[in-house]
Amino acid sequence: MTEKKYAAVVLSAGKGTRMNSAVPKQYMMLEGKPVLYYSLYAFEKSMIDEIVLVTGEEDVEYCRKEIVQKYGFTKIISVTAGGKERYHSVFCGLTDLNKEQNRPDYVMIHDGARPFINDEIIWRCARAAEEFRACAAGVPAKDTIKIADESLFVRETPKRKYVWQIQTPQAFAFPLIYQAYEELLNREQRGEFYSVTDDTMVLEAIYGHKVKLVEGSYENIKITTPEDLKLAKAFLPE
Ligand SMILES: Nc1ccn([C@@H]2O[C@H](COP(=O)(O)OP(=O)(O)OP(=O)(O)O)[C@@H](O)[C@H]2O)c(=O)n1
Ligand SMILES: C[C@](O)(CO)[C@H](O)COP(=O)(O)O
Repeated sequence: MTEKKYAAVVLSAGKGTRMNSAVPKQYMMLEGKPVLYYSLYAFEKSMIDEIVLVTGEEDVEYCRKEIVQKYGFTKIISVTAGGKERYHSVFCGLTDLNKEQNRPDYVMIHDGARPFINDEIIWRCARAAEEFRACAAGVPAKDTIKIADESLFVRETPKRKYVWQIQTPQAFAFPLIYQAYEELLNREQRGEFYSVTDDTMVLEAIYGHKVKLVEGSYENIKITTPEDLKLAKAFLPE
């Protein structure tokens, strides 16, 4: 691989509605450390050069003091406020990276609510980003997946070998994903509606760009509902 500059955008501006807790799930404690700590630590000790942390406006100071300073993260170049939806927060992070002094060659976008990324996944994403310019970590579905219609009748049963559950990181050539997000938000301002639930679909929708899938891990779960915290405890190293 060539000597390229890599950045990570770590998302932590969600409200955690499905977790139904007073504290947003990314700040809940997992073995004495906030959930968010674990993915930041994985990037801090990885080949990534710089990290932008995107958080709720009301949590920027908390993150600077209680996360960046307290745990001594040196690669976090900014803690920035996110937006209403996940894709708004992503664009806030990408905008920070688009400043001349920060601009990377490649960027990995990651949910701060996924504490179990590891170095192998980060490397696989980096290699695929350099080769294919856009990739997402994921795992082959273990269950049969059905596509339903509005009335919950089965419309389609896709062949399981082609069905993957998508995770983060999702990694991209920086200018490609920045421009795609910029165009998406321009279109939103013009009143066009897109339902955006991951980053690769922005490229698919705007440019029809091909996206490579790379192996994530079955432990790379997103902490979304209370039972995920039980799973997370089981996945922590002894
Ligand atoms: N406006 C938002 C919404 C989500 N996220 C982040 O995107 C990741 C994945 O989102 P999700 O699990 O949906 O988190 P929440 O939006 O917080 O959860 P919920 O949908 O249950 O409210 C999380 O790390 C979350 O903090 C974000 O940065 N900005
Ligand atoms: C990006 C993602 O983590 C891939 O699985 C997921 O789609 C985020 O979705 P959410 O609606 O924000 O939970």
